[in-house]
Amino acid sequence: MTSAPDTNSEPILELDGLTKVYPGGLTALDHVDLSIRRGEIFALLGPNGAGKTTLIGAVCGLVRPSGGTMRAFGHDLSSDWRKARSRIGLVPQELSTDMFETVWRAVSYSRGLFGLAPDKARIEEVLRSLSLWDKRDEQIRALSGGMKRRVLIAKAMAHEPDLLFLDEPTAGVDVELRKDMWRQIDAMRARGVTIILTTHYIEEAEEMADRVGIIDKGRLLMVDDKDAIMKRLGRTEAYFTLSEPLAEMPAMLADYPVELANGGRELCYRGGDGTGKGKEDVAEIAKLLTRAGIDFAGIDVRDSTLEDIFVSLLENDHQERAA
Ligand SMILES: Nc1ncnc2c1ncn2[C@@H]1O[C@H](COP(=O)(O)OP(=O)(O)OP(=O)(O)O)[C@@H](O)[C@H]1O
Repeated sequence: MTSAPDTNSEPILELDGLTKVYPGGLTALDHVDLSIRRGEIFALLGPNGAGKTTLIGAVCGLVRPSGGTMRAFGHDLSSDWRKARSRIGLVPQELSTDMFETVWRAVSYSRGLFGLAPDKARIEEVLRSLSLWDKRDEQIRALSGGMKRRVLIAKAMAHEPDLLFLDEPTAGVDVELRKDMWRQIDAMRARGVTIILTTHYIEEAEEMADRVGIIDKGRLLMVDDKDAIMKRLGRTEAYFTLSEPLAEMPAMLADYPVELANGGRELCYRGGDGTGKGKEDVAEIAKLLTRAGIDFAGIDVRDSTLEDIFVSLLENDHQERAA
């Protein structure tokens, strides 16, 4: 991936206590504080209905917040929205208009919407970068789903935003196209665009993001550098397949987070903290077993993924709320 974001510069977007209660009483955003750094790719992860689209809508002027403040590029978005708006792009989840337009006209029009002068060379560059150049004269309705998504990205890129929201950019696209989209997103970041993307795909956050925010039921549960999350919450699991079943846990392993399973045929380790300690423990346990003459046919080791972390964070949050 490309160079790291500039963590010293002032935030490009700052949300402070952002709250949205929809008519009817549903709290979709609950005092969200978030600061986005210039040049980063920030992934907002959350299950259905977590509030991701509402957050994007609030920043893009589509949803009226019930409370809190939002600042982008140093402008207050409630009072000074127009000044910041032209620098913010949005790729929504679905294409709602333009179906009878040609690709070229739809993308050019999008540039005009933001008050920018026509620039054929820029439109050509955007279309070429998204492999849409050959389709420029086709009506959007005639394109495949994946190509329609590219048109959405082209429309957002046509007005050269500094901050780009991608609302589930790869939902429902095949693996090949998803990887291609990731390359496009990375290329945008390389041009200096700050990107906030929402996704259900943990793999996407793991692959793309510098930082990850986990949101559920309108509350931002955690925001951190992706690597720091993995380190802080990462776990190692190891399964030793024993050649002979053990009736009880050997005393020498008393200090390790281990248990016997499968009628004593398997010794399971669950521990570590993502800093490599888990792997060290596993190597030490292997040595201790060998020294004690306890044979094992194999060890299956796996480190937790962002997905495991995400699932356990949501479980904890639901338990806390139920308590
Ligand atoms: N216009 C609306 N009126 C009332 N409730 C709404 C409205 N829009 C969204 N909601 C509710 O607000 C909550 C958050 O919705 P939102 O679309 O922001 O979630 P999301 O995280 O984007 O979900 P998804 O991943 O399914 O797109 C949901 O419970 C949703 O039903």
